[in-house]
Amino acid sequence: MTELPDSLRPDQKAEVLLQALPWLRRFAGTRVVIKYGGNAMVDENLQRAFAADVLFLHQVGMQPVVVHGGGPQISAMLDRLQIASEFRGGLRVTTPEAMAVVRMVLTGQVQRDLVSLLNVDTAHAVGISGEDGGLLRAERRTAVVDGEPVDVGLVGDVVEVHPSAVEDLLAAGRIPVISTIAPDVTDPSQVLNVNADTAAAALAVALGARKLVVLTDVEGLYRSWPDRSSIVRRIAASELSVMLPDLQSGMVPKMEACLRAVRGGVPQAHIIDGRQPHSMLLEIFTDEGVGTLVLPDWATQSTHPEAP
Ligand SMILES: Nc1ncnc2c1ncn2[C@@H]1O[C@H](COP(=O)(O)OP(=O)(O)O)[C@@H](O)[C@H]1O
Ligand SMILES: CC(=O)N[C@@H](CCC(=O)OP(=O)(O)O)C(=O)O
Repeated sequence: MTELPDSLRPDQKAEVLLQALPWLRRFAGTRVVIKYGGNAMVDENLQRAFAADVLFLHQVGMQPVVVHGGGPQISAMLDRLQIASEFRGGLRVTTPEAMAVVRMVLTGQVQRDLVSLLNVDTAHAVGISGEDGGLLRAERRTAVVDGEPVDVGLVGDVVEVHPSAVEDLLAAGRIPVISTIAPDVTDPSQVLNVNADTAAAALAVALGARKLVVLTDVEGLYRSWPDRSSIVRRIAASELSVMLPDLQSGMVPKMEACLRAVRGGVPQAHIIDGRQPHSMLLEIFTDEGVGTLVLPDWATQSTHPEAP
């Protein structure tokens, strides 16, 4: 456990706790879907801080659901096996040979590591894949590059979520940890590679989540990437949909996911910096929040009774 720095006076330490109280009350009993990106997993101390945050949410009565990525880990394994891979429009071009590696790395490696990390001091975390209990069904999709559709092979978009397996785990007080492989809706013997941001959004909608929180390796969405002064703190869905065609690489599926979540009824979607230890706690339990907050259009009218 990290101690609060001595530079904080006792009243400041108390202030930290007091500021959290209304948020603890507001979010008790609610679901939060947390997308943990492969780029945010690279450092062991950060991984431990992430696990501590998830367990904190669980301990204070929230229902965290972790959806993990693993793009860099898949790329490393493909390199070791000397299988070429490339991304188009933020999506991996997935051959049948690459698909076997994606499935092995996501469900067999990244998910196992995450579940064992969460279960070092407790026994709450249970790993499942989109293949388990009929959780996800996907259909083949293309990427969009310069406005044109591009074939990316065995890549899917989620078209069905049957959340009963996750609901059962939540009802038993578990923390589901989900890898995003999904059977093809037209031929369930064929599995598809689903971008983890995309799957997290579909799950957040189906589970009635109060928030979708996406941890990545930048501070948030930049209006004119890579100009660091152009960070977007808060954006309405309609404004984001106008920006989408101009976004690049990994931000495309990420912001599409935030849009899909808020348009599907999730009240808030956040992009936060997974390189900053405990960014999730800061986002959820402090008045300022961190990163980029995406809101449905109605919630940006501060007069709306349910506006955050
Ligand atoms: N407008 C933008 N704002 C922020 N990041 C951007 C933007 N456009 C492209 N990026 C890139 O998107 C990356 C995040 O996507 P990705 O690498 O897929 O992350 P993750 O593994 O967390 O899913 C950033 O590291 C950055 O290089
Ligand atoms: C279709 C597609 O691109 N799938 C991703 C799945 C993993 C993922 O999304 O990982 P991150 O969240 O770490 O980027 C991939 O193969 O890399």
